[in-house]
Amino acid sequence: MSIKIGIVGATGYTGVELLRLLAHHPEAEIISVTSRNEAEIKLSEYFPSLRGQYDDLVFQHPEQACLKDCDVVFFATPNGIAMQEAPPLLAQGVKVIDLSADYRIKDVSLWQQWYPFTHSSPEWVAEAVYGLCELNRRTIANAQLVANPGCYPTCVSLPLIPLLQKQCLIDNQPVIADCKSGVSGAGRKASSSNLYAECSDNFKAYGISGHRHLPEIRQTLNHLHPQMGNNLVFVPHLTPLIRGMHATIYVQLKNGYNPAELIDEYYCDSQVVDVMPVGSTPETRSVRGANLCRISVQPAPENNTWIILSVIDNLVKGAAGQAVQNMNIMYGLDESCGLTFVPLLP
Ligand SMILES: NC(=O)C1=CN([C@@H]2O[C@H](COP(=O)(O)OP(=O)(O)OC[C@H]3O[C@@H](n4cnc5c(N)ncnc54)[C@H](OP(=O)(O)O)[C@@H]3O)[C@@H](O)[C@H]2O)C=CC1
Ligand SMILES: CC(=O)N[C@@H](CCC(=O)OP(=O)(O)O)C(=O)O
Repeated sequence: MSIKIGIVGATGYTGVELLRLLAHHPEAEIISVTSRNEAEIKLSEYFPSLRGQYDDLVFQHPEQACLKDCDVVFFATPNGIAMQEAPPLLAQGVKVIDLSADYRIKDVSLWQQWYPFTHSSPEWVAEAVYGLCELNRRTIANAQLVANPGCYPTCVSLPLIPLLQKQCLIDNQPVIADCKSGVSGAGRKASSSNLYAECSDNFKAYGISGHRHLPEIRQTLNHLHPQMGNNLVFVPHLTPLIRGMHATIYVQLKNGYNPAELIDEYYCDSQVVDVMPVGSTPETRSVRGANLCRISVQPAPENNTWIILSVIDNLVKGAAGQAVQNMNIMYGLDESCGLTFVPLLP
């Protein structure tokens, strides 16, 4: 099988990460990559890291790109683009995996409260499958449009799925997700808050009064255990890392439940989610460059409060890696096909 692939927004961080991951994917053939600013430039000239991989590929302006000839198109674009550009492709039978947030939230009016747009293709929101692979792989397999989850929602939701499915969290008690992201999470576009002098040697919380990933995480949690998402307290922080995301999650469990056992049981066959021994401390560098989420549960619950740690690489399991995992599921391939990279150390 050769899957003809297009990437819209291939000069951005998640776009170039898709190119890195797909370079040695046995079934992938990239036929179109777009950029408005770098149109007509050779890919391997723009990204020396890709010299020798895609030497004949040239960035095309999105308006000139032959995206309708693709089997699947990845949108690695800012929010608000796929909702306009994906529907004509979908109408021609092309599959779409959208890395942005355009199709993630089923309640369009809620989405419009958090994103500064009027949704231009709400009919496709209803069709889209939320691409959290470990939760929705059966529906992803038959999807034409996959809404690839956000990075924080992936890091926070994965350890909580087994607990919510068992309905073992105590009602009306907060679920606290204290999260940290590397700077590449903000994308490659120029912005003064992402300057080296602003981000390095610095650490800060942001989006405390409400981050747009809050309704996305709540949607997943509420779907599994009604109302539980509404108990979520989510505070993101920016850390002076390039890649990496860390969530420290505090949950209150009903008596008799052990989260370590439940999480271990749910992910025992997973190649992507690694449940580490109780008490270990997963590090962001242990997943750097790899399509992995490592989770551990801390012992010694206080008043039924347990601490769960979860780490991902925001650009891989938090974006491009999960997008390729979704493509693999959509094409009936092994989920980890082309994704078995060992993390980079140091
Ligand atoms: N960075 C991360 O860790 C994560 C990102 N995401 C999401 O993935 C998407 C991409 O993020 P990221 O790669 O970081 O973003 P970047 O800012 O790094 O890249 C954006 C890309 O989109 C292109 N682009 C911008 N505007 C348009 C437009 N109007 N039409 C077509 N192409 C456009 C840009 O190229 P050009 O301007 O030349 O066209 C560029 O290639 C975003 O929606 C983001 O929220 C999701 C999870 C994690
Ligand atoms: C560090 C940093 O700025 N991170 C980004 C994560 C954005 C992202 O990837 O989310 P969407 O795909 O939902 O836009 C932020 O907090 O906005």
